[in-house]
This record gives sequence, structure tokens and C-alpha cells, in this order.
Amino acid sequence: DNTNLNACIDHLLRILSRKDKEGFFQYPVTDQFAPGYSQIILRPMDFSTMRKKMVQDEYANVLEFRSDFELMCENAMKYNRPDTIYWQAAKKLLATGSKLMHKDKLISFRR
Ligand SMILES: NC(=O)c1ccc2nc(N)sc2c1
Repeated sequence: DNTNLNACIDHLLRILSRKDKEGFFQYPVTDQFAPGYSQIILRPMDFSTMRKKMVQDEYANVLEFRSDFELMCENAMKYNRPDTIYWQAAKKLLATGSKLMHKDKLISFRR
């Protein structure tokens, strides 16, 4: 069962989403706020979607969760220019996540 894995992911989600004080990453980016976003970013990701995936047991291990987290940050660094608050927030968040979920520190939970 995913109980332990989901408890771990929930913990990581709380820490990481707390870093997003401006709320740039809490919900899917809309074309209304970000013109042309859906044409440029083909695999959107945000914290609310990650939480939904966790609840639906769609993560087999922490590595899969980390991939979605990295995708979310990389999307923001692709769509937004480096001189924007969104790009800079994504870079900072990515650094936090990398420390928290350091490659060789992760033990992938078996299903
Ligand atoms: N996560 C993002 O890339 C993001 C979030 C919010 C937002 N609001 C804008 N006006 S551009 C924009 C980009």
C-alpha cells in the first residue's frame, strides 16, 4: 500500500509548497495569466496536480514525485524569461527540492 510513500510525499509537498509564498506554483497556469502558455508548455505541472496524483496513488516512488516537481520548475524556467520573478522563484524552488530529494539520498519505496 502507498501509506508510507504518501506520508513521505505529503511531507515533501508541505515543505516545498510552503516555499512558494507568492503562489506561482500552487495551481495550473492559465493562458489568461500567461499568454500562449498551453502552446509552449506541453506537460504542465503544479502542486495541486501532484497532490491529486498522490491521493490517487499515481506515484510508485519518490523519484516519480521528484520528476513531477522538476518538470514544474523547468516549465517555469522555459516559459518565463530569466529576468522575471517567476523564473527566479522556480530556480530557487528547484534548488530547495534538489537538496531535499538529493539523488543518492533517496531510497525508492517498493510498491
Ligand atoms: N508558474 C508559472 O510559470 C507562472 C505562474 C504565474 C504567472 N502569472 C503570470 N502573469 S505569468 C505566470 C507564470
